[in-house]
Amino acid sequence: MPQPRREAAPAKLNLSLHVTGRRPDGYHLLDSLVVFLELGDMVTVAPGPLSLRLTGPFAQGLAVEPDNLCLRAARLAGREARITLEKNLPVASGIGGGSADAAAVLRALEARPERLETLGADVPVCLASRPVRMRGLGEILTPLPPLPPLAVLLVNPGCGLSTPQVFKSLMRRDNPPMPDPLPDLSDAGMLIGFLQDCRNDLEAPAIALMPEISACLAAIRAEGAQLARMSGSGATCFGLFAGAAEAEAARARIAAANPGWWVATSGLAPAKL
Ligand SMILES: C[C@@](CO)(OP(=O)(O)O)[C@H](O)COP(=O)(O)OP(=O)(O)OC[C@H]1O[C@@H](n2ccc(N)nc2=O)[C@H](O)[C@@H]1O
Ligand SMILES: Nc1ncnc2c1ncn2[C@@H]1O[C@H](COP(=O)(O)OP(=O)(O)O)[C@@H](O)[C@H]1O
Repeated sequence: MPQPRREAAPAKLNLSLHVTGRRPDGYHLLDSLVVFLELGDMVTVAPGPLSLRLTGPFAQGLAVEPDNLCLRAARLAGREARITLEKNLPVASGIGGGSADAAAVLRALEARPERLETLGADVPVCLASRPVRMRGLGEILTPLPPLPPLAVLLVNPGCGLSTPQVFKSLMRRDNPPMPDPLPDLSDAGMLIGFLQDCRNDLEAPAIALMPEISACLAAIRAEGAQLARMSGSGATCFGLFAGAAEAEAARARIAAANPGWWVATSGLAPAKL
């Protein structure tokens, strides 16, 4: 690695998240449509001894040592590097943050260590960073045929939510999976129609822990979103809109009415593989 290398860490979005079972070790079986956004963190990796510098609007929400996922990823790969993380995404927010950062470090280092999943169940999907159906604990990845362009609005109530706590609060753990095979999702109408029949099974337990999530979903629905749902274990919610202009108008109104919320718009990231 003679030159510093910049690598995007796109935000992950669970368009659906079905929890279909629970293993004896407490981990849950998932069935999720996962896409990645243009919006995300940015990782820069340069030659030198292992270190991490944090910049960006959410840097203050993160401790550098000893457990930042950027450092853990480099250590797992057995590599030294001077890493800079521009933290643009809220921390512990259901859109992949730390897992996306770890995956970006591994891509920048061109390293694919074994036991990737020890960094986090979401790291394999974030390494792929393309639309997939994700099953198992997160390690069974089936690439999806190209999806239509999406205009996404993200709304976060401004506080983090612990992933283990949300899973712990889940009442029912054996919910139905998505159909197999999936229907044709290549057209926006068909994709949204299909997603309306899907769920995020973590939404109810997350709302029970953090009622502000309901307010985020209500604000997105009030703006006329075609679909409003929570991503991952929350608390970030998303809306799908007919186009970027509609999503941007909704962003501006929601942000003006809710100064403590993080509100952003994005399209899908270009496919990497
Ligand atoms: C829920 C999801 C859906 O994409 O997203 P996020 O909310 O994190 O974005 C992921 O499965 C989260 O992945 P990740 O955040 O990497 O999880 P990990 O660090 O491995 O696990 C955190 C905790 O979540 C629970 N967990 C995670 C994954 C899984 N399949 N079953 C679980 O029960 C476990 O309690 C675990 O201790
Ligand atoms: N680079 C990182 N970015 C975000 N969170 C990190 C990072 N490294 C470690 N963490 C820790 O991981 C936890 C959850 O992070 P995150 O992956 O953002 O959650 P989620 O996947 O729900 O968005 C936080 O408590 C945070 O302190």
